[in-house]
Amino acid sequence: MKLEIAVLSGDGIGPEVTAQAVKALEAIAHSFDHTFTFKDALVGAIAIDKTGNPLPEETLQLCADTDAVLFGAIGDPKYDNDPSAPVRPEQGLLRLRKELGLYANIRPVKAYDTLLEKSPLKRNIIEGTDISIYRELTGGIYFGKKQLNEAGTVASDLCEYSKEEIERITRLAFKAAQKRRNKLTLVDKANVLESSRLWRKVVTEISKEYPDVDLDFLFVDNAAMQMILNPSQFDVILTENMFGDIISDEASVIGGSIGLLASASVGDTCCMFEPIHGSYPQATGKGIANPIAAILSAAMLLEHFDLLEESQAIKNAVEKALELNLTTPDLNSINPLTTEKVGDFIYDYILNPEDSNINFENIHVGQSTII
Ligand SMILES: NC(=O)C1=CN([C@@H]2O[C@H](COP(=O)(O)OP(=O)(O)OC[C@H]3O[C@@H](n4cnc5c(N)ncnc54)[C@H](O)[C@@H]3O)[C@@H](O)[C@H]2O)C=CC1
Ligand SMILES: CC(C)CC(=O)C(=O)O
Ligand SMILES: [Mg+2]
Repeated sequence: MKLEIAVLSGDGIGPEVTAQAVKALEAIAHSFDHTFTFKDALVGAIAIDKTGNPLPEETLQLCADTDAVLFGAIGDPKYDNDPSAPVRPEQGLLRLRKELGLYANIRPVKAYDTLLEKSPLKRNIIEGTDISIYRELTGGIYFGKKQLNEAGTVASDLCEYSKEEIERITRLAFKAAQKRRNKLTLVDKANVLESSRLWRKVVTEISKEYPDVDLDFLFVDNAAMQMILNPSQFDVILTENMFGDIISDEASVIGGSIGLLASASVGDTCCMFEPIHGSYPQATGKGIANPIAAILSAAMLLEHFDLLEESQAIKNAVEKALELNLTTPDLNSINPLTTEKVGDFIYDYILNPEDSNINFENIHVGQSTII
């Protein structure tokens, strides 16, 4: 298969982790005889620095013209610490999602058997957890009208949803549940918010088309608690934009690190694949960022194009790295690997999964040896 992929590495650790995802895709192209072409473009703080615009028109055009977008992360403390900055890196990402019509963000959350001891949560609580979060991505409070009064003393952000916006992601979530364990949980705040009551109404209506799927509802505050107390109760979680943003970062604790959580953002015509984490600016250039979330986002890209064996090859390499403890300091404080070395191992393993001669000794950083 020929695929043209726009690569938007962005800021902070974005370029470091995205480079490892591109490497994994190159290994797949080589092993399975595909042609993947990568085209770099600017987004975020680096785009503001170079062009004054967090999403330059040529970046947007490239993303619209290519088959898929591989996204790193955006964000820089110089904007986070300046509430009056006239343009912000996050606007680039939000506009990109909106312009490409990426209304559904799918975030898998898994407790890997080999990492059960690494989560701060107890092994018996997280064991077997396998959740797919369907987060609405182009509506809600992040996109509603923003206001600040002239005195700068009163501010508001409107949370607005239309029936159509709810319907389209709801159908995707029900279809996903049918392919999984036939359970869908709508997370909302329908005891307080009018927008959440519309979600409940629309989702309940649509559930009649999927009688084989059990639907239940959870208020988001309770859902946040259940995610820690009993995460394996969840199959597919459907939720609006901000709640999905928050509970998925919370859910990343189950796997042991946010550096493991990938996502696919899809719409009717375009698709983008992005780790759920941000630009982790404190780690920039230090080689300590976990590249697995970015690499698994590349696996989701392949799955999107029905390249299932190829996607599985990436996942197998990731699982091997986790099994052998070939990971970054977030998961391995004793003898960690650098971001690049984790990427190298995964690259080598994809090319040669049977080869027991992969040179593990040279893989760890510092003095320590491997296994
Ligand atoms: N999709 C995106 O591009 C996102 C961008 N951001 C932006 O990123 C910047 C930093 O935001 P934060 O709230 O600090 O969130 P963050 O996700 O960048 O980092 C939070 C914490 O998660 C951990 N972490 C994140 N990525 C990791 C990785 N690959 N490996 C190991 N550990 C990792 C670190 O402990 C870090 O302190 C801000 O400017 C924010 O706006 C935040 C979230 C998403
Ligand atoms: C930086 C925000 C715009 C987005 C975010 O936190 C996310 O999509 O996870
Ligand atoms: Mg987030």
